[in-house]
Amino acid sequence: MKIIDIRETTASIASPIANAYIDFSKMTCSVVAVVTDVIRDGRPVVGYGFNSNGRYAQGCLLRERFIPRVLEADPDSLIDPAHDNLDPHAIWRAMMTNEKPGGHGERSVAVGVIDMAVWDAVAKIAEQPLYRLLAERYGTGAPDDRVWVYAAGGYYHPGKGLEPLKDELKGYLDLGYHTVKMKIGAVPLAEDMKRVEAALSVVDHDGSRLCVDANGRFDTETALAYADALAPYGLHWYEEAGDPLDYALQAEVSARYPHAMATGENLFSMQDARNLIRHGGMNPDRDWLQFDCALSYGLVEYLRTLEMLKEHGWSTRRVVPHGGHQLSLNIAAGLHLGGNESYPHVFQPFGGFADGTPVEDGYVGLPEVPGIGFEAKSALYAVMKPLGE
Ligand SMILES: O=C([O-])CC(=O)C(=O)O
Ligand SMILES: [Mg+2]
Repeated sequence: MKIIDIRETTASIASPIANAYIDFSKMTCSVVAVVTDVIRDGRPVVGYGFNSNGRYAQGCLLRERFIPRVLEADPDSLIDPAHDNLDPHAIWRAMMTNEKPGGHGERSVAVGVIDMAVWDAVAKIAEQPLYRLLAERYGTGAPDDRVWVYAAGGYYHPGKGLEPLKDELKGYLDLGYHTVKMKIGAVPLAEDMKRVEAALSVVDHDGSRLCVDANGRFDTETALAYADALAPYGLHWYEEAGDPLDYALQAEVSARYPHAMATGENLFSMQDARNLIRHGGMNPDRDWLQFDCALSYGLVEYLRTLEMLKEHGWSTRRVVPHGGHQLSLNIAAGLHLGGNESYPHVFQPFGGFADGTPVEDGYVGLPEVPGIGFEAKSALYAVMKPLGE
C-alpha cells in the first residue's frame, strides 16, 4: 500500500465581501488529491483536501517542500500496520522533516491541506465515514448523529445598508439555522450598534441567537468599548476582539465582558492554542474555541490540541471550529465537539455540507459515505474529481 502521487491546484473562492480586516476579492485555496494504489470498488482510492478561507492557496510550499517529502519517504514508513492503512501521523512527521518549531505562518495551512486528503483516503480505505472512524479510534465509539451549526455571514459590502443585512440573516433562519453571526469592527462603534440592533430584530431580539466577529481588529481600548456596548444584549458570543496572539488583550476583555467570548481561528498550532488557554483568561464554562484544522497542520495536530484542552480541563463541547467545511463537521460528530461553523452562501463550493443534508432546527446530519463525504457534495466533487483522475 502506498501513495503514488499528490497533485495540487489553486481554486478561486473570491467573493465581494469584507470583514473588519480583509476583503475576499482575491481569496484562493489549494486543492490536493492524494492518489493511492489501493483499489476500492474497482478504482484507486483518492483522498482530497483543501484549506479554509482566510489564508490563500499554498501551491509553492506544497510543491517545494511538503509533497516531495511525502513522495520521497520510504512507503513502508507511512503505513499503519495495526489498521492495515496509511498512517496520518507518520505522513505528518514526514511532511515536517527539517521544519523548526514556532513560526507557524503559512506552512501550517499547506500541511493541513495534505493532512485532510490523507484522512479522506484513510477513511475510504477503511470503507467508513471519517466521523465513525474517528469515534472508534479516538472518541467514545459513538459519533453524534447531527451537529449544531450556525450561519456565518453579515459581512460588510459596499452600499449594504441595514435592510439587506436583515434580509440576509432572515434568509439563514429560513434555511433552518437558529443562530447567526455578523461582522463588526469595520465602521465606528455607534454605526455597528445600529447593525447589531437590526440583526437582533431578525432573531426576535434574543441575543443568545446572535454572534458578532471583530476579526482581530481592535486594540484593547476599542475591544473594551465594544464589550461594554455589547454586554446588555447577552450575545451568543463576541469573537476575535483583538489580535489573535495578544493573549493579554483577550484576558483583559474576558475579565470585563460578562458573556461568552470566542477566538482561535488564527492560532495555527497546539502550542499557540495552549498559550491562549494558559494566558488568555478564557473561561471553560462559558467561552468557545474556534481552532480550524484546515489552517493549522490538520487533524493530526488537532488531536494534540484536543488532548491539551483535556489536560487543561476544557470539554471538547466548547470547541466550535472556524471554516464551515466537511472535515471539521466529521471531527465535530466523531469527537463530540460543540458544533461547526457554516457559510450558507459564500466560499462555495468548498464551504457547506453534503447534498441532501438540510439544516433542521440548527443542526445538520452527515452522509453515510466512506471518507470525509466530498463525493456527496456534487458541486465540490466536480472541482476535485479531475485532479484525482
Ligand atoms: O471573515 C473571516 O475571515 C471568517 C471568519 O472570521 C469566521 O468565519 O469566523
Ligand atoms: Mg471569525
